[in-house]
Amino acid sequence: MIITVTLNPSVDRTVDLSGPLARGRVQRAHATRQDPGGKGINISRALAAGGAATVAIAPGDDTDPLFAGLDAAGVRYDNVSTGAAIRTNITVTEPDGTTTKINEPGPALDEGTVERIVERIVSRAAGASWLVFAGSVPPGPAQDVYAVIASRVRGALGAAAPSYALDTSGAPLTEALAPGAIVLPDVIKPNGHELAQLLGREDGDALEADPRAAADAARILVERGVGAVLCTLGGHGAVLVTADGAWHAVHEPVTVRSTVGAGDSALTGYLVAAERGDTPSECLRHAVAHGSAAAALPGTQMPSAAQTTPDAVRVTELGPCAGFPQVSHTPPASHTPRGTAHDAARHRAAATQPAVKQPATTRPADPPGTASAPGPADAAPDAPGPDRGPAGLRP
Ligand SMILES: O=P(O)(O)OC[C@@]1(O)O[C@H](CO)[C@@H](O)[C@@H]1O
Repeated sequence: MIITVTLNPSVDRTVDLSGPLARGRVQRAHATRQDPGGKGINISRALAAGGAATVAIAPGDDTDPLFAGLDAAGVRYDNVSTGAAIRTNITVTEPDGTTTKINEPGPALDEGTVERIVERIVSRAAGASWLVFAGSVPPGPAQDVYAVIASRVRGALGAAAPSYALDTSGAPLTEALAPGAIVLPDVIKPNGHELAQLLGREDGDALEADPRAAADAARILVERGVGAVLCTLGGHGAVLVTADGAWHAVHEPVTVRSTVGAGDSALTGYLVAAERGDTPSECLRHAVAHGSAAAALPGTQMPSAAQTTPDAVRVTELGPCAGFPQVSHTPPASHTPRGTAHDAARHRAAATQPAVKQPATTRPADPPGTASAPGPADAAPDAPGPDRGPAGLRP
């Protein structure tokens, strides 16, 4: 069972254009669609599509179209009722695969709602394999809310607490990895820009384009005690770094329809593979296969495992990096007994490291019009696997 928590869910409205976006003009949409959205919601949708056991925990008004969409798709959810309408996020897709996204801040979450979310997690999480926190934090809670909830769950469930995955950016990610964090994530899924931000660096573009450099940067976080870093690199695939090694994987070129949700799909592929006990390199293979399959679908659609092509993914071991201490030889994160010496070692490692620098709160935009990154920072860099070189850009 994989439990996802989305503090800021969304209804994703996608507008498909038959030509390039013309700013300042009236344009007719070629097609539109609406999907349940928000990163954790997407992960649960992808899991359910593949027949995996999942529950999506999310706040929102009971009658919101988001929950009707989940009912229609047969996705189990636990709606923490707020009476507030869920935000609508807009995606505009152009024939060349360029994806432009505008996300609303979302309705404020009060302390009482966060408390009810913690109670729901604790009541469901004992014995689950993974607890996934994904997406932005809406107005209201402090930026360390994920770190606080993770430690509350660990405090309540002890060794029965699930492994913990985190897919967010900016201050909530920085806070979750800060030296004082009681529980560090077993896996995080930044893109190259988010990884650079997290380390207080400005070389996000370079990391997105250079898997070796991304792996070296990710290693810094593994040295600080993060179990695994799955870093998606847009058209350059993805890298996975654990205490045992580093791997790069890339998918054969695919025709990109919408990169929205590709990163969520990639994390889903990783979690499913880790849950069944695959090796790290196989977990990465399935992550990239899932991400590429999502990028080939319009709107915020999540592929099932049957729609993915893991055989079209080339995985390369990147080899050890000079100066990287072999702190332990742990199995994949999901196999690690929880609340054990492994955790203690990770916490010690984290405590001896300097604070992770505070990143800017906004994600840097990609240079417009580049072949390998046709969309905005939120969408394009999240898409692992598909080669958006000339062959990957067919409409
Ligand atoms: O504003 P956030 O929470 O960072 O991201 C929300 C979002 O862009 O993420 C998903 C794709 O990953 C979409 O379904 C959704 O609209």
